[in-house]
Amino acid sequence: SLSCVPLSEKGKGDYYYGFSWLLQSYGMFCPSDFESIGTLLSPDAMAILFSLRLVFVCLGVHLGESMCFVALTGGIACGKSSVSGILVGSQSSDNYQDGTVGLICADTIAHQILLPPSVLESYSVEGSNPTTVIACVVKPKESVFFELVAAFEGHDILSPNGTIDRTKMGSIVFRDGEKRRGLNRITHPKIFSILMSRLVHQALFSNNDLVVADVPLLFESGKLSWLFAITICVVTDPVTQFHRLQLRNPELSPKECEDRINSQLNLDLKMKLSDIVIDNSGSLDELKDKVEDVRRDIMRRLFGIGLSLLQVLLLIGGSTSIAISSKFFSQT
Ligand SMILES: CC(C)(COP(=O)(O)OP(=O)(O)OC[C@H]1O[C@@H](n2cnc3c(N)ncnc32)[C@H](O)[C@@H]1O)[C@@H](O)C(=O)NCCC(=O)NCCS
Ligand SMILES: Nc1ncnc2c1ncn2[C@@H]1O[C@H](COP(=O)(O)OP(=O)(O)OP(=O)(O)O)[C@@H](O)[C@H]1O
Repeated sequence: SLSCVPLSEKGKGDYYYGFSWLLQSYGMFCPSDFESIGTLLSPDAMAILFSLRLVFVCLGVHLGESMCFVALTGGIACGKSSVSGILVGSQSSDNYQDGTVGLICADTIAHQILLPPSVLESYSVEGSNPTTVIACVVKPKESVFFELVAAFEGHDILSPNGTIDRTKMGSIVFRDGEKRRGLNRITHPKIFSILMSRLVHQALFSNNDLVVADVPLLFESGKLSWLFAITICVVTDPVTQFHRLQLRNPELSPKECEDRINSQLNLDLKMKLSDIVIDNSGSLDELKDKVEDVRRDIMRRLFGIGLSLLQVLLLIGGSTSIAISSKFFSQT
């Protein structure tokens, strides 16, 4: 029905849209305002734009009041995965009925883009990665395998089965800043775009109250914080951090553990840049209590937290595209 709206013809006394069609689609004017300033859409077009206005208001209310994007960051081996595990795992318990949590993990994305396209192809055919329970979120064309093989030519980074051996790669990049920056230059743009698409997917197609993104290099990457309404930083004291890293990765020498810790922004700065700090220097039971407190606090404040910039962009982008397409259809 929008196609029957006549093309604007300034000066001929008919219809003139200017930018009013855009403003109107945002709900800034009522149809009567338009009539009074001499700009008119057909009744059908006005009805449709009015309904769209309602849809976007509802979407805004849905995103702003019932979903919150939270970033989880912190030092290496400080407990980000443990915190996200507690947040997601406790949903299955009976007393956990007030809010659901969706999880996106940047490390998982980083691991999957290292795989050769042929391996990702077989995962996408089967729907999920058969070696782990983690769904494959990366498409074969998003693999950076060949770029990395070329960038690390002359270095032994492959395992006997022809995939990238992350331990070998790690031992190169964590002791050589230049190599690490080279790896980051190749991997980070891909991780960023896949993370963005996962967030958009969560925003549009999930009913989760919290979407938690585990992003170890949130501040180092310098480009991601704006996506999130809240940032949580998981920290421990330096001795505990070193000890847990060694316990979890016994294959690393003390020097390699030190290199990994030093390759990240220092924890004091990360704490300053975050909204909430969880100190995980104590026991796992203490961590569970702290995470539960934080979760309750966020759920309680959800209404007042507002929109992250990504959510605002989604809203504006969605309504602009509808407005533009309605103008386009009105001219065809
Ligand atoms: C270097 C790689 C091959 C080592 O793999 P490995 O399985 O041994 O470690 P894993 O990926 O589990 O990372 C463990 C932790 O190391 C830290 N870390 C990973 N990459 C980096 C990096 N480029 N700079 C600083 N710290 C890093 C993070 O805290 C991460 O949680 C791998 O981490 C990688 O490909 N990194 C580049 C991509 C990246 O920046 N990932 C972090 C996600 S934002
Ligand atoms: N409170 C705790 N008490 C004892 N061990 C813990 C505690 N919290 C975490 N750990 C252990 O410390 C190690 C590091 O924790 P975890 O993997 O959650 O850290 P991370 O921040 O996700 O690490 P990375 O930066 O490498 O992704 C793991 O082996 C985990 O089991």
